[in-house]
Amino acid sequence: MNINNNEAPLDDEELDGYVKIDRYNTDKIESIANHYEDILSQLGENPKRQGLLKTPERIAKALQYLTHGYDIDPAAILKSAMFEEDYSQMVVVKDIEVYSMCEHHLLPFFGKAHIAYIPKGHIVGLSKIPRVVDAFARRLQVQERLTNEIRDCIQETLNPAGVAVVIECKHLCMAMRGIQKQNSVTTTSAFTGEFAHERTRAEFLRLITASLD
Ligand SMILES: Nc1nc2c(ncn2[C@@H]2O[C@H](COP(=O)(O)OP(=O)(O)OP(=O)(O)O)[C@@H](O)[C@H]2O)c(=O)[nH]1
Ligand SMILES: [Zn+2]
Repeated sequence: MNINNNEAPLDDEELDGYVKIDRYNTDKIESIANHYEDILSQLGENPKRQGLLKTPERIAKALQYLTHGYDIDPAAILKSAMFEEDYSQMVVVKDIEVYSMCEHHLLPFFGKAHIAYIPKGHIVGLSKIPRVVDAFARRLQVQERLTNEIRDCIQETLNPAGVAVVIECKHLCMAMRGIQKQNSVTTTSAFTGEFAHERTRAEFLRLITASLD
């Protein structure tokens, strides 16, 4: 199979230093593509017909992209932009788009993450929080583990007075196959520190449901 390796899975040049991924791994692309050529045949398709000729390679590249989080160190992302600051109120970053893949069916689940922390000496660059979400989401996941991994990474790296994570997702394995429930949304949450207190948790929940307009 002729593999075109000109594209990079990430165009995030500024991530140099904490992202280990470079270009698509040509050997892996070729090997995954060969398997998919066989899978297409097994499904009754003709992998040699024009529309499918490049499909095995496209799938292989898509899968590498969708799992590139394994090559990212989420703690290093936070460490790259931690600043000493005397601010101890809740910081909330909400409505962060999440795209992940369920580890049971390799089908997408997607939705939003809402994250808060209460600084204790350090704040973190705001963009780093969605970057941490992506680093864990771009792996094979279950929503519960994704939620806990984000919480633990922020707590252990930034050491704030508390972390709150709420994730709401639709799972395509429950919508387009299986039980086929199109509208069900799964909500998971994880808290540390100050968020154990009812009032703090309630403030977070109020802030993530409040609208800007
Ligand atoms: N807890 C949890 N379950 C998930 C997640 N993503 C998918 N699942 C579930 O994983 C389960 C796998 O169950 P199995 O019975 O082994 O698989 P299955 O026969 O395909 O199940 P059905 O989806 O019910 O047809 C299903 O109930 C899925 O809904 C997730 O993020 N968290
Ligand atoms: Zn699934």
